[in-house]
Amino acid sequence: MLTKSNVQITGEAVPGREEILTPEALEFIEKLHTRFDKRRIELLEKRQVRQQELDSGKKLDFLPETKEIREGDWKIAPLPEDMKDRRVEITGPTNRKMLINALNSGAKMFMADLEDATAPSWFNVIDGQVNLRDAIRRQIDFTAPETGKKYALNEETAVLMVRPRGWHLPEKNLLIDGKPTSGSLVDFGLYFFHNAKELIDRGTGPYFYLPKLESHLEARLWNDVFIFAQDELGIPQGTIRATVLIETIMAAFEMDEILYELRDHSAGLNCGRWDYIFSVIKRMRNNPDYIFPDRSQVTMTVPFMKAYTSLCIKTCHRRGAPAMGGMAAQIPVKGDDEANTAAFNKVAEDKRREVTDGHDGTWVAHPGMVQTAMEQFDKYMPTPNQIDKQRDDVHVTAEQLVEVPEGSITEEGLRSNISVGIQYIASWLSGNGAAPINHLMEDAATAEISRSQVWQWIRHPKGVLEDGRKVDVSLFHEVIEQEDAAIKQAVGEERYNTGHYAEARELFTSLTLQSDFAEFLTLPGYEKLT
Ligand SMILES: CC(=O)SCCNC(=O)CCNC(=O)[C@H](O)C(C)(C)COP(=O)(O)OP(=O)(O)OC[C@H]1O[C@@H](n2cnc3c(N)ncnc32)[C@H](O)[C@@H]1OP(=O)(O)O
Ligand SMILES: O=CC(=O)O
Ligand SMILES: [Mg+2]
Repeated sequence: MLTKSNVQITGEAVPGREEILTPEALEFIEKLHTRFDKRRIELLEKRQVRQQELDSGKKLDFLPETKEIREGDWKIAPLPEDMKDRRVEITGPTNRKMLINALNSGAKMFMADLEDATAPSWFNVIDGQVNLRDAIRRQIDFTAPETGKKYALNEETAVLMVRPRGWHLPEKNLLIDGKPTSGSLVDFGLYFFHNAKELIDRGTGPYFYLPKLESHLEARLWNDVFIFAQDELGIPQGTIRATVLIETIMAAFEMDEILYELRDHSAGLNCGRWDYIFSVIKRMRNNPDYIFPDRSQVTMTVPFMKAYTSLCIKTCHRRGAPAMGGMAAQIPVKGDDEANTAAFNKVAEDKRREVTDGHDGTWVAHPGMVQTAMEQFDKYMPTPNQIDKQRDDVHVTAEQLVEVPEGSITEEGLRSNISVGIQYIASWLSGNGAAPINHLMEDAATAEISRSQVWQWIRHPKGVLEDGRKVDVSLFHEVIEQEDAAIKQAVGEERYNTGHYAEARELFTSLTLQSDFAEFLTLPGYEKLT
């Protein structure tokens, strides 16, 4: 499909493509691309410059050049009415069934996720836009082919927000001047172009979550995109509202600055804990003082995680912004009452901690967890939010943000990282960006932790199991062989052969053994995704 001489759609003819990729929508994407893609690429290059500085021993610190912003007295623009009470936000991919279920879940908000929970196959990219468009117009229903179960929207539904892909992800199926476009600009642009006016007419707005930012300059780029997009469609400035995920260690040092850049469009910050852990491992990977214990030991109460969430709450409240909590990975466990109760208790405890620390709302991964999270927030937060609660008692230093957590590396931790990594990548390559594995939600962020830990343990002198064995390439080969065999036995030969498991093992192996750490597993993964 060739629409204009310099805009080329190379992706297949998936249902809805013509309705979403209209000439007008493509023209809008082209304008975004022409104005902003060069800056996006330059900012991605800056990430690598900062990595080199860290590798050569530079210590992370708050930026001297933005001291005035940190010390200044300013606030973000007042929140729209339907963003004041965000006590429970459900997240999930944008397939038709789950989108309806999420909107009906009883959560206050729904973050439709085109990032961590979505494998950006061309089908998913277009299908997500079709489903979002239909949901906003309340013209969405679905009948499950396997069960015949019918799905339609309730009278009252959650307020919709959309998380476009991060700045790092390209869109290879939509080329401009022969080059891939930006996944962020495609996701944002199509959603905004088709729905912004409709959302406003329906009393809400174009609301976004912005993932994986590493600096306030990246926030500035988003803000400039928003200003341009609003002008183009003749929509008042400040209509777009966006919550930035503080889910990289670099961004943790620029919370004030990020809010400041987006102050007319900001809807606060969110503690995206899983990518945050991944980012710390990634950026500090070549620091000899830095090594993490098993993934399961890096909890929200270890000092560096506590420092990060406390700083986020303090910063947001000082700026009149919501400080959103994050995702507990537990989901309901079917057929095991004891494990199920334990999962619910863990989620309740996580939400109790968040609300009593001062968060204004939280995330859940599953409709079954909405009530549990709601109970904790209702109990400890009788007001719509607690932005007025200032945390002047909190003083977080640069050292505290990067304090190495204590703990051990175990064979079980190594096995679990490898097994979960393969299973998740297989799911992702099959088009499912979120998967239940061992009764936990796994998505791109959690899988990144698994593979980055194995990479680091092999290379770091302290990558030693608690029984004294060094994690090395030979142990890795031994364990992956066994874990792969166990997966094959569990899923059966046929599913193994059709479910992209061999490819996933291959990708996990190359990500682990290549000396150059891949910035994101989804980048080489995307080359394999159809
Ligand atoms: C680190 C981060 O970025 S977190 C945010 C990104 N990650 C996510 O958003 C993950 C969201 N969660 C999910 O995708 C799912 O809960 C999974 C994949 C983990 C588990 O899904 P399933 O295996 O389908 O769970 P389960 O079988 O218990 O689901 C029961 C019902 O709830 C629905 N459901 C489960 N999770 C969700 C969700 N997040 N949104 C909407 N519906 C959901 C299922 O579709 C199913 O519906 P049905 O009964 O009508 O068929
Ligand atoms: O996006 C959320 C995270 O935890 O990562
Ligand atoms: Mg994330």
